[in-house]
Amino acid sequence: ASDFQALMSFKASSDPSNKLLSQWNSTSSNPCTWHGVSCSLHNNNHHHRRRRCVSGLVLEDLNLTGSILPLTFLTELRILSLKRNRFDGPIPSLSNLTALKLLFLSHNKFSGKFPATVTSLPHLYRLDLSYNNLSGQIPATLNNLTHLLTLRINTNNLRGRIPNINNLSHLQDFNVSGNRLSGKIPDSLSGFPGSAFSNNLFLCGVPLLKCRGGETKAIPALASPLKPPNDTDLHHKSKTHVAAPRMGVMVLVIIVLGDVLVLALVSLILYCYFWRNYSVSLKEVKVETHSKSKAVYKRKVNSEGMVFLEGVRRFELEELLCASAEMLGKGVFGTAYKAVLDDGNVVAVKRLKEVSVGGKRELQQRMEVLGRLRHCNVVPLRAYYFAKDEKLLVSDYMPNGNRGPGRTPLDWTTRLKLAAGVARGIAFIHNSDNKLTHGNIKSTNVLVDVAGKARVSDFGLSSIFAGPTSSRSNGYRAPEASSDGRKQTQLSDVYSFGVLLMEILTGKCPSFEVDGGCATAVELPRWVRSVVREEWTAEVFDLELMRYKDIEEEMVALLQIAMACTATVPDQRPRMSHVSKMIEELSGVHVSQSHDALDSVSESPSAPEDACTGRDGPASASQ
Ligand SMILES: Nc1ncnc2c1ncn2[C@@H]1O[C@H](COP(=O)(O)OP(=O)(O)OP(=O)(O)O)[C@@H](O)[C@H]1O
Repeated sequence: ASDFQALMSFKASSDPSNKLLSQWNSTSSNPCTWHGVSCSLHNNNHHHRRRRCVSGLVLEDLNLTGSILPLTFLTELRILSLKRNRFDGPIPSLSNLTALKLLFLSHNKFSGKFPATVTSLPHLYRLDLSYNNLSGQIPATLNNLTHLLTLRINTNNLRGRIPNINNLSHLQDFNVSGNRLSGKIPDSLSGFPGSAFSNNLFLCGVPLLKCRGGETKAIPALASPLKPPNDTDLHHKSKTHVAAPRMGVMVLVIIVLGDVLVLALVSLILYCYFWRNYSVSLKEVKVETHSKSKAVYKRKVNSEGMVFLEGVRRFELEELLCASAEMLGKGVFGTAYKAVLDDGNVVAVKRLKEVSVGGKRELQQRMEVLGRLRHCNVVPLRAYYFAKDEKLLVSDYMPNGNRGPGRTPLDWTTRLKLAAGVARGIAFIHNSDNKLTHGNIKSTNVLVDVAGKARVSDFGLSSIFAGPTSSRSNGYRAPEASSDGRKQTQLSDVYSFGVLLMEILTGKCPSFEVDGGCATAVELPRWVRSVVREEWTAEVFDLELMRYKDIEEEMVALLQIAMACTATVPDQRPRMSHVSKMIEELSGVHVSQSHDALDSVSESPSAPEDACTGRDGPASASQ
């Protein structure tokens, strides 16, 4: 009832004319069906009962006005997106919203100080306050938000120094441009591109221009009082005070203007030089990057051909090619890179090897089918580029890579959760409109997203691109499937998934030498069968798992599922939706659909891709 009241009073203040949220009305007391509202079940400790609470509120582009104060009573809120409205005034204290994970308040008219209360929200991983009128300083307590992936506070009126944000190891998307910030950019943020810092009063240091002696203290009035001076600061201060002569503002301005002129001249020369090469319709771009183990790749590209599968142009091809790239690994179809775009977003780019792709029209249709697959256990494919000499696939980058099954020692609950996630992802692919086949299920194609959820990647490619399967894939291949990967079926996927389950249970490679190596020798399903036949079932399991108590029943149940999946005769294998249901029924694995949907990470919380609901979701998969 209190959620209902909070929403009604929010409506009264933000839509006084009752035109924008007219569907929200007091006669329907179930707000969960209202536009923009989503709910999930929560334990009510006092009454030992579960109740439905508002957990998501997505009201974008609606011209809503006023204050958002009533929303601070929605204590179970996990997603709040009010992008592109006309809310104004200070952002109220959000410290009650302790479950909040995604907060998008960009493109409004919020004013007042940076809302320091957001820094006490322990689960926050996306924070976007850009394009408002916030003033004051950026609080150093941002360091509390250790899960933060996105921090966009660009185009506001923030002043002072950027605090030393060195605790946010997951930060991928960062932007403070278009403010009135000054001083040295902290080293921990120097890996972000210059555009993340541009248009400020006076910022210096990597990736912008070098700070000159004493420059970091050049505007003492703007230095952050939140950062206590430490020993090194004091030391530095006294040194600069003695050594550097006091610089007048004029001198400073002349130096900056001089730098800008030289930079402009160099840029002009470089621009002319590169433009000459670029004007040929096919161009070669050589990208060299400055950090770590970055890849140097040379490409021939036609700047027109990038196809964005959602119809939204997220970046330019040039930007992708010029992004700093790091090689992730080589697979059957090509090499995968991690690329960091100018706006800080990170994508995975797969550069396909020489592959035969058939007719253009057919290829487009097939890629579009793959691009439509959106599920919280599937890595979304975002774009592709196919020219004669270069073929690229762009998908979301999974920051936890394939730490999944068969890689690092994982505890039992994690293994079971990953298995359940993979099963759901494959069942979703199988039940999709086109009844697709994954065709390449193996542990390197199980990636773990930032929320720790398993996502399957590389789906549907083997039926499009001809090519031999690698020896690494052999151990997963069903006996009836051909070696070029063309004759994959949903039931051969089930077999491969069974091998993956065995990998999870035994900690062994799908084909291994008896002494424990990974060369082709004994096939995992055959070995498991022989051990079980000899009634040594317990010997099968990974020794790592032996330290967990009371899990034997679950392990045996999962082993039985794995054995059913790897039946030699395809028709004897269960369908993937059934497999998924069986795994979820193993105790403790079941994760409610709504929880899943809200837990996942998405650029925009309104994007449907992470919803685990829908016709092809686990609900139907369990039929
Ligand atoms: N979207 C992604 N996010 C993060 N890491 C990825 C992503 N896609 C691939 N990788 C990493 O790159 C490595 C190479 O991937 P790739 O898919 O090219 O080869 P593979 O999975 O070993 O073989 P195959 O080509 O048969 O799928 C993988 O081991 C994986 O860790």
